[in-house]
Amino acid sequence: MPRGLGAAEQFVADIAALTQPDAVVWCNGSDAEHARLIGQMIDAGTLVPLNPDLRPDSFLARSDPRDVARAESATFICSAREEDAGPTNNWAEPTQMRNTLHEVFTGCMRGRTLYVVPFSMGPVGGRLSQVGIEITDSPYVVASMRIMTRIGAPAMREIAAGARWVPAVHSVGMPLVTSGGTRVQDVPWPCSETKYITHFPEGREIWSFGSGYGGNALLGKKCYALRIASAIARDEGWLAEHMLLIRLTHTDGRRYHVAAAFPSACGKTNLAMLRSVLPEWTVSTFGDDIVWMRPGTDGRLWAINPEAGFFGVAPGTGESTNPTAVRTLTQNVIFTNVALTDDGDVWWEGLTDSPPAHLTDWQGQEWTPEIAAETGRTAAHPNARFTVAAEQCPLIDSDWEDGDGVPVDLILFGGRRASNVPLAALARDWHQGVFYGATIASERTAAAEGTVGELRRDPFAMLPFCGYHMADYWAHWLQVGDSLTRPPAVAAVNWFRKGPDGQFLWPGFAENIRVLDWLLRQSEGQVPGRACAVGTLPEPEELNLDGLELDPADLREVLRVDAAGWTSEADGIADYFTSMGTAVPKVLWEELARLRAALAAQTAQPSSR
Ligand SMILES: Nc1nc2c(ncn2[C@@H]2O[C@H](COP(=O)(O)OP(=O)(O)OP(=O)(O)O)[C@@H](O)[C@H]2O)c(=O)[nH]1
Ligand SMILES: O=C([O-])CC(=O)C(=O)O
Ligand SMILES: [Mn+2]
Repeated sequence: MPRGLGAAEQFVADIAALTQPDAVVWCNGSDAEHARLIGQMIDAGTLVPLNPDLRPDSFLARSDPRDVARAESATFICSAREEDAGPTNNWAEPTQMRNTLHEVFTGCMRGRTLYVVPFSMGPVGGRLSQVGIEITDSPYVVASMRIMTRIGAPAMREIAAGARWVPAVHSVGMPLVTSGGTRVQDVPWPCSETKYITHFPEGREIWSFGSGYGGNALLGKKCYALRIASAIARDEGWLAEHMLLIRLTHTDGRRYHVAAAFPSACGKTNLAMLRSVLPEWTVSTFGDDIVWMRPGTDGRLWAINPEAGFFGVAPGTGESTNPTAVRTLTQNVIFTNVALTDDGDVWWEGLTDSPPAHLTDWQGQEWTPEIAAETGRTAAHPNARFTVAAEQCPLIDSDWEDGDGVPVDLILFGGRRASNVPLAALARDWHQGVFYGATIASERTAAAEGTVGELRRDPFAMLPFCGYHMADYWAHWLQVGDSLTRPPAVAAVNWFRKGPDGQFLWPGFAENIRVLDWLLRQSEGQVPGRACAVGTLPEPEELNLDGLELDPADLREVLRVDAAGWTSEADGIADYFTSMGTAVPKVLWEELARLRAALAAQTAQPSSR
């Protein structure tokens, strides 16, 4: 990894020589610089300013309809050895990939400006923080990085002071001057059919080509804070995770920190902004997508949110589901691929109970409920996003920027499962907890390309984000656990189980506090729970359901562990572990054997629920 200012200057000079931009601008992150970029993007049609009376300092970007989500098939881990990327990543031979990148990046910024964006992941100078430099030819990326990370002068000072930094190169891949010298007209959302989202874990380097979409282009996020950081974390004994982080404060003064890994579009932002319906609990937000955790000298696991903003899913975010997010989005927001109202505000499915009579949809076309009924077109893209500073969140915790982090008490793993997986199960110990993480499966969502609804394994919600061999990553989790004398409790949760009528059995959202409340009481031994094959489950009467009307039959169903269903689940896990090769830790095979034995015992006692 490079260090220092000299190396940074050399890096910028090298990339400028390769990509041949018209100009090079070092970003300092100032308000004036930001205003200039916004003005340019409005002129270019990239941003539509929203009505300042309704949504001050906020903008709408409409992407190219082919550039709306993470491009997993174009995402590569270029480790020196193929086996280090593992069976779940696309691997590319590093020298070959470097040649390809050299080819596509040559002259790719002609006619454009190259921006240099120094950034810090985590509070600048914090104990768990790290810095990087993103080079990009997209002002949308600069403006978004300014929200999502800490960019500019303070990060540059860290680099000048000698901090190691991660080099990250991004281009939308659409030069404005051809190699023959012909000028090309720019478009509001430049991108390319050719896409490469590449990571060099040994050199801690990122190269991204052809997309302007968040997860592909804001390189501090998934590329650095997860794929590259997971490789750094493996080597240094810590964890880089796809998790939210919250604090629960009880009226009696007790405080707990909960981190949770759910796959993309499975409820992290919602849980991160939960407004408690139980009067004894207050929830405050630390982060909604990424957590870095390090064993402390006290034998506990200490966590920070390395990001500075939220890049959240808009559809489904409304007053009844996530009122905190709605209040976070009142100003200074970049919206991407939502619909525009006739008075210059934004709308998406789920923001209000019924849609406005007339809208401009995410592709700039006329939209009415009638047109929607006829064509099935949604007003917003299902993966439409908002980009907003975390400090605007009304529930943000006053300690969220504490560089030392907070000690984690409980880790949750969950996915989107219509059947089988119960509402909550507490693991007996760290080993079973790692087994929960390693065996998460979830129905596909719109956050990446692919068929929505299809079930896929997404271990630790890290399938698209682990920078090395997934089974080695499981072994790393086991090893980190061994180094903790006070490890967090671990639980599996599922908010998405459905009844035979296809309706969710559990009301979810703010009501999920009831599950957290039980898990914390159970982990402290205040309630017995019901030991079962998959962990300790709540007895229905142990859940605090004050003020909630829930059909007792639905509650029983959402807590039901079906031995036959779980036996085939176990078969699926065995096939999955086998497909992961010989690196799967023995401990996880032992956990599977324990699960099978417990299921056999459960089947032998037909009276059990
Ligand atoms: N039924 C149900 N749906 C939920 C719940 N929590 C979230 N959702 C829905 O799940 C979708 C995604 O929620 P988010 O909180 O944005 O998911 P995320 O994990 O932050 O997604 P990424 O930002 O892509 O990583 C939205 O449509 C939500 O309305 C819940 O408890 N129950
Ligand atoms: O990374 C992104 O582009 C958006 C996101 O949070 C995810 O897909 O998990
Ligand atoms: Mn989110």
